Amino acid sequence: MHEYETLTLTVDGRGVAICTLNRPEKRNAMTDRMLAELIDMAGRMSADPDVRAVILTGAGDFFCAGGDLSWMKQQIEADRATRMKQARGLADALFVLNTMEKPLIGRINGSAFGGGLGLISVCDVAIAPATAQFGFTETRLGLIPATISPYVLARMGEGKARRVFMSARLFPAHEAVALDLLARAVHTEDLDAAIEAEVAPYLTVASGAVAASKRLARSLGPRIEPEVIEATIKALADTWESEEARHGIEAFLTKTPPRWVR
Ligand SMILES: C/C(=C\C(=O)SCCNC(=O)CCNC(=O)[C@H](O)C(C)(C)COP(=O)(O)OP(=O)(O)OC[C@H]1O[C@@H](n2cnc3c(N)ncnc32)[C@H](O)[C@@H]1OP(=O)(O)O)CC(=O)O
Repeated sequence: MHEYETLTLTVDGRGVAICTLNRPEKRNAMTDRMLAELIDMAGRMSADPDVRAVILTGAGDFFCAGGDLSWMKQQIEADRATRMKQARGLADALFVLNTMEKPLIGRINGSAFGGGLGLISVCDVAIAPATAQFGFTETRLGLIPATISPYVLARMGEGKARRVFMSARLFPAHEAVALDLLARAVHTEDLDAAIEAEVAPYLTVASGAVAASKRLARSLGPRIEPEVIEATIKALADTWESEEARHGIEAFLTKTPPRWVR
């Protein structure tokens, strides 16, 4: 299948694609390269008439540790135009994944933080092991959940989002189910069977109708309007300009605890 640097992509004889985030040594954190490759993958899979469903998963034990903090550190040093361009890369990847013409099934192989929960939120269904942990950890880093927020809010609503966004509290898989981030939490050994059960219906139903019903659900559900996305891009570029983000990211990368002034 297609060669990527940060992803692996295979398609089996049934038309089931498996896209794996493949930076396990960095807990599959998302770089600009990975975002561009996800956009390319989504375009290819949407356009391929032989593909009936796409499974999104991660290599190793962690699903995705969110935005790559070394990449974010570069944005802190960058000028405003670069920050906006890079923030847009993240927003674009989420938008393109959310609007894929194929079912996107999250085989959430482990924990997910920050932007990793954005990836989960653009899946049509996501299932994880009951032992996985989740958290919108941005405020620990002086950052905010920005580009991911429209997709997360569409799932859990404002009230629940405020609580988990602001506190950065880690929560277990069963709470992620209650928040509508996950459809189910299963024993690790049952994960592949649960994913297979989600894939099976797509092998027989009409692909055009699947794509149309996904478009309809999106258009009738909470609106992901261009101005909302623009606001999230500006918010991420703004947060990269903050002293808190500079300090929080530096503390993470140098493996020291952050010392918040207030
Ligand atoms: C999308 C938006 C915002 C964000 O996503 S902000 C980022 C949110 N993510 C986090 O807060 C996760 C930070 N990472 C951790 O807390 C831990 O690393 C972990 C994921 C819990 C894993 O812990 P573990 O003990 O298993 O492993 P290490 O800590 O030793 O990590 C291994 C290796 O991976 C590197 N790494 C982990 N996460 C990241 C990351 N997000 N970015 C870059 N690198 C990461 C870590 O540095 C280690 O690397 P070494 O070279 O081996 O030191 C904004 C929006 O919404 O718009």
